[in-house]
Amino acid sequence: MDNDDDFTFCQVGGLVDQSGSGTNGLASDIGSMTIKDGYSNVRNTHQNSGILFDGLANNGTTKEQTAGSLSFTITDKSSSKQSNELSRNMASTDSGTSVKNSQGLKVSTRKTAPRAKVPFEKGYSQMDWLRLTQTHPDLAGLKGQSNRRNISMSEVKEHTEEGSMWTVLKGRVYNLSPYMKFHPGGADMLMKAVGRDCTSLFNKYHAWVNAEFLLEKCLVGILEDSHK
Ligand code: HEM
Repeated sequence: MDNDDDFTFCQVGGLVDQSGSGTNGLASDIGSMTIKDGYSNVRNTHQNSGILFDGLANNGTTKEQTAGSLSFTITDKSSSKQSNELSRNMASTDSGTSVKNSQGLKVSTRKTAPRAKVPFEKGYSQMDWLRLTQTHPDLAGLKGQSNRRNISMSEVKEHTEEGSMWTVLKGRVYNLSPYMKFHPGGADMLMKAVGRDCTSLFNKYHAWVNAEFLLEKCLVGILEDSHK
């Protein structure tokens, strides 16, 4: 069993609708939306300095707005909808900026938990990794051995040295050494996986990551069933 109590779970969630009323069906209530350059032909002008949106006029129908040199027109099909519902809908497609609701209050739209991603060193992006997996002849360090052989946990524990750092992930044994500097969570984090089964740690941080694909060329073997 992994001892991973020293980690704080960093939950990464989707955007949350704070209205409590939901925004389902809103998109279908926008009849049309046009954006044009320049200041000409603007009715009901409300000049904004940044990316700040007001909602529709309270009586619904249409409204023209400007943001810098852009002007945009929003046409509402549903006159019964509250104006601030539209500004919330805008907010959900625009993460990280602030939005003005119809009461003029600024509402922050940044809702995801802080990320622990490490900026990659030049030459160690995910694209660089994919390129390396396609060009390197033996990333796993197999030296001609089959990567279908059964490997015991005690053998995994022996591989903790530079060039041959093994881990177990979902029943497969991988050599993590070549991936160390490419790991977006940093080499220090990945080092915690070396010489042990990292499946629970992996799932804790990013169950969505497709490691079978990313580490395909680092496969050393299959963890032998210790219950046999
Ligand atoms: C063993 C194979 C592993 C692979 C192939 C892998 C791969 C990745 C990938 C692709 C990302 C970027 C995820 C994203 O942008 O959404 C990532 C981020 C990260 N990984 Fe891993 N990882 C592995 C193991 C681990 C382990 C064992 C830990 C913890 C000890 C860990 C901790 C993290 C963290 C903290 C991040 C940053 C999460 C964030 O974006 O906030 N990883 N990893």
